[in-house]
Amino acid sequence: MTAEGSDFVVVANRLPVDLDTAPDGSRRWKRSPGGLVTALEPILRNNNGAWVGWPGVPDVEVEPFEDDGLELVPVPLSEREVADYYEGFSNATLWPLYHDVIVRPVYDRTWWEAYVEVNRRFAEATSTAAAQNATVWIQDYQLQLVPKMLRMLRPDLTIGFFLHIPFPPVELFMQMPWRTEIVEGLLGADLIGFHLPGGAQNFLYLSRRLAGQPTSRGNIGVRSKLGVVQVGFRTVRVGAFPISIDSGEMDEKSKRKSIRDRAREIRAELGDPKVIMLGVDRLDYTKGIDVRLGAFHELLLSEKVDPEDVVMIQVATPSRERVESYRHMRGEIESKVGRINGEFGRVGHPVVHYLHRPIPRDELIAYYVAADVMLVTPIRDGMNLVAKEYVACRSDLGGALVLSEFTGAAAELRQAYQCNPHDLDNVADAMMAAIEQDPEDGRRHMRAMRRQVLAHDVDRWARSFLAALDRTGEDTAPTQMVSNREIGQATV
Ligand SMILES: O=P(O)(O)OC[C@H]1O[C@H](O[C@H]2O[C@H](CO)[C@@H](O)[C@H](O)[C@H]2O)[C@H](O)[C@@H](O)[C@@H]1O
Ligand SMILES: Nc1ccn([C@@H]2O[C@H](COP(=O)(O)OP(=O)(O)O)[C@@H](O)[C@H]2O)c(=O)n1
Repeated sequence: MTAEGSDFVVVANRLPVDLDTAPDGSRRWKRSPGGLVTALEPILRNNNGAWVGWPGVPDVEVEPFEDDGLELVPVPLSEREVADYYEGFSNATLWPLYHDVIVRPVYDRTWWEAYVEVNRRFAEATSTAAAQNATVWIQDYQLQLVPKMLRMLRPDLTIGFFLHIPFPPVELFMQMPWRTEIVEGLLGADLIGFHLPGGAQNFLYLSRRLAGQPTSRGNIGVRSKLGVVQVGFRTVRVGAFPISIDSGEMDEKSKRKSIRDRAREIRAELGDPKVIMLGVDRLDYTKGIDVRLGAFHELLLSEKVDPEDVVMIQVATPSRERVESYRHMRGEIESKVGRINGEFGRVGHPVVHYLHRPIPRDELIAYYVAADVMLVTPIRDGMNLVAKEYVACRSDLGGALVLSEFTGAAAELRQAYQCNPHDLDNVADAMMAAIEQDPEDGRRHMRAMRRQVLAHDVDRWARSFLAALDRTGEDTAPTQMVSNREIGQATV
């Protein structure tokens, strides 16, 4: 970053590194968990950009610093703000509301006030970090008020916003006491991106309904046919840009001898089972870890699978551990693992291997290479990068993917064994179909999915979003606009 600021700034709740405290009290930066960081970090490093975000621990004041060509601008949060803005409003209000109300969202005025205050702080830090006429790309549900706040501070900036989680159906969004403020906050951006056209379409409707702005007619496409909201003289565009992974890198790494050897070793360590099933998730109630355990349990009970032949590994990275619903779910999952092992394991031979900790990247890739069946069964998930990573790691065309219909990835990975996570029989059937797949069919499915994932990588995602953002100001207003007056005031 120069004294005048950076020309390209990403703003996200988290920096791409967390400040970690070792048992001896020393501190070091460590990579943050989650798909967002995995997706964006390489793009910024290659563009000498700045990243504005929270260092991941409360009450630390760190000056901006440079890390391998990337300017990191920490936004400090107090203990209270972590509780109210991050654990509270972001992860106990917005997260469940946007994920189909799987658990009941809590609407708390104090949390909302903290959300407004922290969003303001992010907007101010970004305003300082950005050069004149810079491009700013704001990420995710924690920062939905930043676009409007930043526009008021810096009208010269080009502002993009991307939502990494689903945008909910109108009927659910209308629960939110501060629904109009959120829609108006987002409308401060020039371009608002969602993973799927459905989310973009929901937002368009709400812009008309809650912000009273005219919007375009017609369906939104994938990376095409953007929607438009006319906010006074400004044109805000709305589109679908499904995120992806660095598929080339995953593909290359998974072919390395060291990884292949480690994959063989993992199988041997498990006692050379016929089938290894794998789940890899943050420990989150949206991910349907309980669903796949339940379906596996039923298959064992009905003797459709033999515990001597089939083992399951579940990697569950700790996440949001102070939020009550997460604590509760951890207890339930761990008791389910214990129950299955109690009923079907033997000494030295558990049926479910459960790891509640982060694992190194290369080890994770070796797990993907070793797994015969990958289990991705969320109740709702914006995209799910794990599904794409598994596919990218299977250059041998081996393996099978069981994939919930309720993930963003399901729209692209059509050849997976798709299932409805609300229907346990259907999940169990999909698991059985994957376990018993004909090898030639499996290779055909994997080849088709790999074509999709390798052609649509994270770089293409970022380029398509940024190219659309770059077209801000071009006269793209469609002739066909619709206003609230024309549609009437629909009821929820
Ligand atoms: O920062 P945390 O609270 O620890 O959570 C980690 C991240 O989780 C979410 O990831 C989402 O983004 C992925 C990439 O677009 C997508 O594949 C996935 O479906 C989403 O759940 C969250 O959106 C991030 O903000 C968090 O950092
Ligand atoms: N133990 C783990 C588990 C997941 N991950 C990564 O975390 C990311 C999870 O992204 P995702 O889109 O599936 O889900 P979220 O956690 O972002 O909701 C993937 O890139 C995984 O490879 C990891 O690095 N280590």
